[in-house]
Amino acid sequence: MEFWRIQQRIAITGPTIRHNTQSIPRMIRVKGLTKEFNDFGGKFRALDNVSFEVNPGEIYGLLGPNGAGKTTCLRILSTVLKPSRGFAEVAGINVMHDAAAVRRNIGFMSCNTGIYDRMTAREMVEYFGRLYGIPEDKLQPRIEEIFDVLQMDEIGDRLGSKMSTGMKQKVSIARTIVHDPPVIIFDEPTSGLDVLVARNVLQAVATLKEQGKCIIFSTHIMREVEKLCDRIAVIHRGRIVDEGTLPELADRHNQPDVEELFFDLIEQREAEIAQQS
Ligand SMILES: Nc1ncnc2c1ncn2[C@@H]1O[C@H](COP(=O)(O)OP(=O)(O)OP(=O)(O)O)[C@@H](O)[C@H]1O
Repeated sequence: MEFWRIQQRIAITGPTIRHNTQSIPRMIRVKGLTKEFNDFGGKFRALDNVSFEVNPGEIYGLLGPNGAGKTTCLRILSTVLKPSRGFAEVAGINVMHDAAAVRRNIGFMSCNTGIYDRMTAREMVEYFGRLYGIPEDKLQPRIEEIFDVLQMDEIGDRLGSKMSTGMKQKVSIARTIVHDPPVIIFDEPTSGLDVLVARNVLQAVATLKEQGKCIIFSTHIMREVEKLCDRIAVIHRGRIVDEGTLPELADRHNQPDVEELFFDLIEQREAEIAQQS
């Protein structure tokens, strides 16, 4: 199916989010977010005073090396972890006040698809739809549409144990968006995928943006950021070193090469830590 058709078809039931972002509040607001883990009797700060905002219809890239704090931040946003300090809001709901409401407004996908071997693709998406409390009369049309858009009709009856990695990724995306959340988080979704499967995932992410979804895309792959993200935050050792559009960052740091820019910012953070110790 051509990309344009996917874009047309993925808007499904439920309220359509329009592109007039002026009338819509920020979908994600994070301010001073800090997370400390207990570590061998001491404290390890995985996230340090992180702040950013993301609009509807925008892909915000969290770019950072292993251990930077990306997943920690995304886990707090999806209410799996509680912050030590700071504030995070999803679709106008404070993550500390109403976790259930936040979860209704968020879809979370990582590279670990966690597909059940003994369920078919359709059963898995239905199962998640029911967990989200989608009424039966809305669930079936919603699934039909998602399966059509993601070209999953042929794998509807296939068991998880008999799916290829690409098929599992499609089911994982379908499951993530079944409740039509306005906010979608992709945590390194292409990790370990071949280029063709990765491309399909990136296309699905771009499609969701076109539908006005507010998307956070965490990765350490620079090409993905270049291709997909409207704005990025470079994060290292728990801190956002800088954020903006790629041209803004390139300009500010006088470095047009994205890879070199990334290394420069990482070094900047390392130097900051060295000064503190
Ligand atoms: N439950 C925990 N207890 C102690 N330390 C933790 C815990 N979870 C994460 N960390 C540490 O916090 C830091 C940030 O981890 P996080 O998983 O957020 O990084 P990341 O940027 O997602 O990295 P990756 O790209 O490798 O997934 C790491 O040093 C990690 O070891």
